[in-house]
Amino acid sequence: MNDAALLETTTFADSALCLQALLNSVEDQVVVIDIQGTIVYTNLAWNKFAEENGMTPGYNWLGTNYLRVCDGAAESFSKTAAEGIRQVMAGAEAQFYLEYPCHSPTTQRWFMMRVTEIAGLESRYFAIAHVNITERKLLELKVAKLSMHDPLTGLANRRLFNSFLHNEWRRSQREQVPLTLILLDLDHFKSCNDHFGHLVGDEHLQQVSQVLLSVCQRPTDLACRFGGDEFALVLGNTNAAAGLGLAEKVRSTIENLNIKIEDGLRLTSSLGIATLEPGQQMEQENTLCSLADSALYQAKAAGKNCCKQLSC
Ligand SMILES: Nc1nc2c(ncn2[C@@H]2O[C@H](COP(=O)(O)OP(=O)(O)OP(=O)(O)O)[C@@H](O)[C@H]2O)c(=O)[nH]1
Repeated sequence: MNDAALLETTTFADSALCLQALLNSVEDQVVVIDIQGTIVYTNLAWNKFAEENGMTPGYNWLGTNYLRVCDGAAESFSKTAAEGIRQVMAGAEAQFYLEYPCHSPTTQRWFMMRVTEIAGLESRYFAIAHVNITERKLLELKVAKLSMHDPLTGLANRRLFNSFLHNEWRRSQREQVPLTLILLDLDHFKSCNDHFGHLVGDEHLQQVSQVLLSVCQRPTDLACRFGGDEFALVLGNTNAAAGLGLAEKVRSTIENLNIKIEDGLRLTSSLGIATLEPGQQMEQENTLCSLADSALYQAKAAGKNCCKQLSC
């Protein structure tokens, strides 16, 4: 670095005005607090954000206790934020990061809060920066959704099925409510593909998916496609009688779609149903899968286009 550049750098860094302008030019909302949690500085982005979210224009934040605001806030992440700041103050952590939602009535927003002590000062001060991470978060949500769903039908895939079934199985044990699993396999689907081609086959898979979705009315229900012409329905808080009723409804609705697959044959389905009733013990949810699978096997062996049920 030559002398002129060095001089300019030194002048800039030494000028409080320049540093103030710098902090006001960053998009992150920056606030500085002392060891008691009292706000001693806020940058322009902080003040603007506060105004945009209902604070009186020109509100003076200096003197407000940041920790007390976090302690008193209703959201659980505010309490986590306060704990994190105290950890940094106590020297237990050099830095603290927290990602949190901050949705407005019209938009989804997420922020990351970063807390660190400002080094090299005589008294102890802490910088808290809030960075808008909405774009990354939305992308993460999109990727997570893609990784959990079947691209052709939009139904849950095997991965989501596994975790959903596990959670519902645990809930059924904890709350002593029934849990029903239905496995569905289309009949003669290969011949449908062979006669009309894969694209037409794909459309029929989508139609079947809509039928499955139509019986999933509650948050404890999930419709899944395992792959090929195999589907599953997880029905939380559903006993054996209701499970059989829904399976029969799915079977008849698919039959009534009246999808021709070759001369004289229309698309039908075989379904296997298994229910875990309150009071029944089951070591793991896989047992329910094996039972439903055996029931499905029985439905195929009985001539297809029917529902078979097995109990634990
Ligand atoms: N169109 C389409 N076909 C698929 C897809 N995935 C798998 N398949 C086809 O689905 C068919 C499933 O055939 P099988 O498992 O023999 O079942 P099936 O002909 O219904 O026989 P049964 O169950 O015994 O009645 C195969 O021809 C696969 O190629 C897909 O994403 N789209």
